[in-house]
Amino acid sequence: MHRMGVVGAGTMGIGVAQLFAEGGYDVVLVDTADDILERARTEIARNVRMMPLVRPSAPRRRPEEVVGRIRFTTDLTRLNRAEYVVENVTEQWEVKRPLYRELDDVCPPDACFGVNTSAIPITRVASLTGRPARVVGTHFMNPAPLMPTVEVIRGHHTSEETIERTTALLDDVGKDHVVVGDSPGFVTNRVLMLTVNEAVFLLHEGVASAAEVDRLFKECFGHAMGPLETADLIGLDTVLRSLDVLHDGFGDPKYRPCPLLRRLVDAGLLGRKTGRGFHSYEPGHAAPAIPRGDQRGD
Ligand SMILES: NC(=O)c1ccc[n+]([C@@H]2O[C@H](COP(=O)([O-])OP(=O)(O)OC[C@H]3O[C@@H](n4cnc5c(N)ncnc54)[C@H](O)[C@@H]3O)[C@@H](O)[C@H]2O)c1
Repeated sequence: MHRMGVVGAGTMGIGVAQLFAEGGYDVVLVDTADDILERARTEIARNVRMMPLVRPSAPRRRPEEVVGRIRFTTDLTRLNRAEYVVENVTEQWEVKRPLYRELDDVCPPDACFGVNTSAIPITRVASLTGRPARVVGTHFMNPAPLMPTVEVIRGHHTSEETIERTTALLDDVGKDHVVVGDSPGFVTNRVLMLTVNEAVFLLHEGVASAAEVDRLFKECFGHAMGPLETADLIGLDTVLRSLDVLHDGFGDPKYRPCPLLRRLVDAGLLGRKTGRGFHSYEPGHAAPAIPRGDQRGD
């Protein structure tokens, strides 16, 4: 396999495209606008340049070589020769649904689709296509080039051959995997999203500040990041949409998103990608964005 398609050039698509380009694959990266693709090009080059600082043991690569293996395009029909497509568009059924119909028309019939979703069941996505046996969940962790393991989700119709192609592909780019069954949120996000949501409720109720919540997880449990820092890394919009999927999928009120989370998303404070979320990532603004005791509204 040589030709990869990557759809969506946001937080995840950028990392996934970089991963496969670094692995020597020819990548077609598709998004909806040229400025998004231009930002993706700049960010991938920067991330490749920074890699030796972040991971000194990683092989040295030239940014222009990695970026040179990626074709940046708004034209989905450029995926007409893709052998494997990883989809990373916005976590919204209304966005994913029409896309899969188009992908199914455009891509070769034997191409596999790896669905990089946080919570949407793979069986539901596969039903949009005429190739449900070739649709599989490839839940990459963020940032994709750095995190060692991918959660691979077997949908109801996913074939053994598709699982084998997927795990061989991941092996080839140095990723380990764990194969799990299909369920909203799979294993990782069914647990993680509840934890994040509960942490937001603690903040909402004024029990602790964002910095205090995160410190407790890092210093008491030895976690690399606290739940609110994790939410900022994922993107608060993606967290909210994942909770909505879990809430709808199980009909269980325990997944009800905290009103504070919804308010921050409405306010455009989406975490690292916008510079502010539960914490601030803007230069010179080290203080938490949400002070302790925020119990307003909602
Ligand atoms: N952020 C995370 O930590 C994380 C981790 C694992 C999986 N995911 C999943 O990956 C997917 C992408 O998440 P993200 O965080 O990168 O989101 P994002 O909002 O950062 O990026 C989504 C991108 O998809 C593009 N897009 C929307 N519709 C499109 C279309 N029809 N064709 C092509 N591009 C389109 C948008 O322009 C945007 O650039 C989601 O399903 C999310 O749940 C996210």
